[in-house]
Amino acid sequence: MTTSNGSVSRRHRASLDRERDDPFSAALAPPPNETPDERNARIMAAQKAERESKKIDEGIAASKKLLDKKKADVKMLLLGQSESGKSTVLKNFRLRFTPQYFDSERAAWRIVVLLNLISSIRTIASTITAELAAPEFTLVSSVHRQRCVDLAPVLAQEHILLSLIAVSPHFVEAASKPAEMMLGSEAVVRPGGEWKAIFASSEAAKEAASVVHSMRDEIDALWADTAVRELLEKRHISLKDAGGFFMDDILRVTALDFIPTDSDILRARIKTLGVEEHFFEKELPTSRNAGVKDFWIYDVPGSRGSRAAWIPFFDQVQAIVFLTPLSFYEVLEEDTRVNRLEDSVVLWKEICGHRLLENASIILFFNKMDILKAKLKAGLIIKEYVTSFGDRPNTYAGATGYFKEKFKAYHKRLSPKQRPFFYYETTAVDTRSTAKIIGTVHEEIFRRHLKDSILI
Ligand SMILES: Nc1nc2c(ncn2[C@@H]2O[C@H](COP(=O)(O)OP(=O)(O)OP(=O)(O)O)[C@@H](O)[C@H]2O)c(=O)[nH]1
Ligand SMILES: [Mg+2]
Repeated sequence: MTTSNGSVSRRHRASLDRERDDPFSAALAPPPNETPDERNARIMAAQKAERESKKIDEGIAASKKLLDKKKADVKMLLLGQSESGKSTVLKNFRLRFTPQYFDSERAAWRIVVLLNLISSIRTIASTITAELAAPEFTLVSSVHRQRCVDLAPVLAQEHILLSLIAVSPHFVEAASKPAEMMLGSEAVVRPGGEWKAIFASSEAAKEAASVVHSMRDEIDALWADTAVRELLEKRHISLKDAGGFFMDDILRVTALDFIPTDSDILRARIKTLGVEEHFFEKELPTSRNAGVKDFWIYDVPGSRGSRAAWIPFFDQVQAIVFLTPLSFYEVLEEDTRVNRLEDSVVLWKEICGHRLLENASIILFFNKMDILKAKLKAGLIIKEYVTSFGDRPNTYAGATGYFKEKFKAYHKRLSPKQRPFFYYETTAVDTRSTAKIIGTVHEEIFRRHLKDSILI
């Protein structure tokens, strides 16, 4: 700024002096004796820096927008002990609301089905080995020993497949041990969906599928052997009740062109290890999706050691779907001193009474009802396990009615604030009946969420 007489004004000089003292201004000022080329380069560099900084600012604004949106979105948490069916319910939500996404994962689930099949073979092989080692054995012979030896290449695929996705080196190490060391261990994966991409595209997974295919007749012969079935019964090993049972479908699931059906995917078992966040975005036309909005489901690991990981999600969720099978006749896999139903009741009480969840809707699913029906049909006597059941009718309705009242009473007594009790009997592997329930639950959650948002 120059005055009309050409001298620099006092005020402007003072400001220039201040700028020179300011280290930032000094750093940004053009160097003395700058050439025209240097000046151009400096200006271009400054413009580039400004563009990059703008991009960063836009990125931050977009993430904030996403975060704000996420805050506003409905979030649902699936809770319950390990193997209660949380991930299976999640798959039902996918099937109902994002069927294209569900479809895109079939190749990955094919490999999980194979892993489940191999796991059953491993259990059989271990049981045969244990029987052969017993002081007197009658049910199996050296023929069975040979069958197990012949199936070694199939069992070896388990280690290869798990090495592709396993989270813990200890697990991979365990998988490389002899078959009997593997009894009771399960396929686990790193949290997140990365394992699905690996299984869907890996050459090693394709090779494993072809090895299992080449031995399908040997696997079939093992399962068709009546001595093997008798042995499993004698040792109280029920492969059918455990998740991921595909031994009745050997030829179909080992075919080279096998693509798992919806039902196969629901029955395939892979243990959840960390909390997984699943986003549900509108995929269907509004006419078919009953006005579904975007929402989030958190699927968590259910075993005792991992339940602390649930708590950080409590103050963010609008709804909890709590799953419990009525398996009063079973113990926890991770702690065989604990009855499964007792564990579920303790958990239910904690969830109902938790302060952070006082505003969340809690929806109770009595899951695996197909198994309870089958057990009762096969002669299960409830009062032998639950003495307080007394002389009530030993029927499906008798059992569900009794346990429903118990769960409902805890819900009423322990909820910090009054809230409605939602309850469903489910068989999460049955897509048709579950789809209806999922639809109702989804509507109910959104209806309540809308009501709460209006109240706020
Ligand atoms: N028969 C039957 N099997 C079921 C039902 N629901 C789930 N399963 C099976 O039970 C197994 C365990 O189910 P998951 O959904 O993996 O259990 P989870 O609660 O996610 O278990 P974690 O991940 O260990 O916490 C799977 O193989 C399912 O296919 C059901 O209603 N009936
Ligand atoms: Mg799970």
